Amino acid sequence: MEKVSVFGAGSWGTAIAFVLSDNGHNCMLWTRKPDQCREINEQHTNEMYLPKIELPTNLHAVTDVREAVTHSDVLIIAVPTKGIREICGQLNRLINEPKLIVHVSKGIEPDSLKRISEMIEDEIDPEKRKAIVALSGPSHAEEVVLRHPTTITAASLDAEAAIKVQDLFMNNYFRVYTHDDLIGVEIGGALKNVIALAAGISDGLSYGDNAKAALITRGLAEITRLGMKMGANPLTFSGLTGLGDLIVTCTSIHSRNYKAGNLLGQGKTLDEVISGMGMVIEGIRTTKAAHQLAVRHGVSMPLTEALYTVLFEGETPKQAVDQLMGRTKKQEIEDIFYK
Ligand SMILES: NC(=O)c1ccc[n+]([C@@H]2O[C@H](COP(=O)([O-])OP(=O)(O)OC[C@H]3O[C@@H](n4cnc5c(N)ncnc54)[C@H](O)[C@@H]3O)[C@@H](O)[C@H]2O)c1
Ligand SMILES: O=P(O)(O)OC[C@H](O)CO
Repeated sequence: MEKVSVFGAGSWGTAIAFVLSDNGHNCMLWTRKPDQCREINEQHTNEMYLPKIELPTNLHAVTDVREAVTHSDVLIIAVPTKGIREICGQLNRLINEPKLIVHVSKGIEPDSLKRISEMIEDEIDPEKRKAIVALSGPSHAEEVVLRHPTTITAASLDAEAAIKVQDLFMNNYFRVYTHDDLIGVEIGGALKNVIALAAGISDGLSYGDNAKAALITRGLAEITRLGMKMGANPLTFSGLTGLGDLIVTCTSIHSRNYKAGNLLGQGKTLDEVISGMGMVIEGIRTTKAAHQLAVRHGVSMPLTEALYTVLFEGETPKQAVDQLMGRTKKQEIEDIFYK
């Protein structure tokens, strides 16, 4: 059994720590909130993020980053993209010997246009990390903590590190595959949130199933197009971290991105949606980043562009849909691979 530390006790960090504790590992969960820390240790719950769930009693929470860093050789980062640099900066100051760094976050940083692993490389010195692994795939925390069957992918340029993470997490409800396409896995995980916002808007407008199937399929096409330009293997996007995560996020009642889109489709403003959610909606910032990436790489991403105009330029969802449907005619497959 291993010692593992998880940084971030929101929905996903808690669910990840839940799986590790179920597997018998000595898991320490770091949170910056003292009340939440006490609740996890004394009541074995995290009501704000995972209501009515009993957490394993061997899961121990702390608020001291140093304690969590020294506890373990495996550090798992589970904060939203916006907080990655801050927590990694803290880790970098406290790490004394090389650690395996795992991240479970799904986003791209606007302006720098860096993937999460690139942000980690910026913030944690090379001599302080053994390898970086991204754990990603169709996995809502709410279902993982019910021990419902879930499949996910551990991706790294270091094959041994990916296998190590696979071994840490695998059990009879959490099946982990390995992958070597870190770029494709991170791009798929981040950009599916953009399409999920659009799928939520579509349902909020009561457009129905044809429209949603179109969003998922053409969304995958534009994610693949961008991913290929960025050096990803196109096949990655047919896997768990591409199509798999796109399906779950565009169709699940648990998805915060889908829910946020749904409210926008019903006429709520972006500010109202953000303040009502209380949890991260990664797709909003990632839409900005994806718009910038499309420009940088000269890739056509009509759905991303349409969502960008709704979120940041005041266009109504209905106007954006009319604009999308009125574009010039084109071929389907050629469009994915050659333009
Ligand atoms: N919720 C899921 O089912 C799920 C599944 C897979 C991946 N993810 C990804 O995991 C990441 C985290 O999502 P989540 O669902 O846990 O979000 P959440 O909103 O439920 O919780 C985020 C947690 O991070 C903490 N936090 C925020 N900024 C921080 C900072 N700067 N320093 C330290 N802590 C900070 C918050 O206090 C909160 O406890 C996101 O990138 C998300 O896309 C989530
Ligand atoms: O709730 P969301 O929309 O942040 O999605 C959570 C996970 O990424 C689903 O795999």
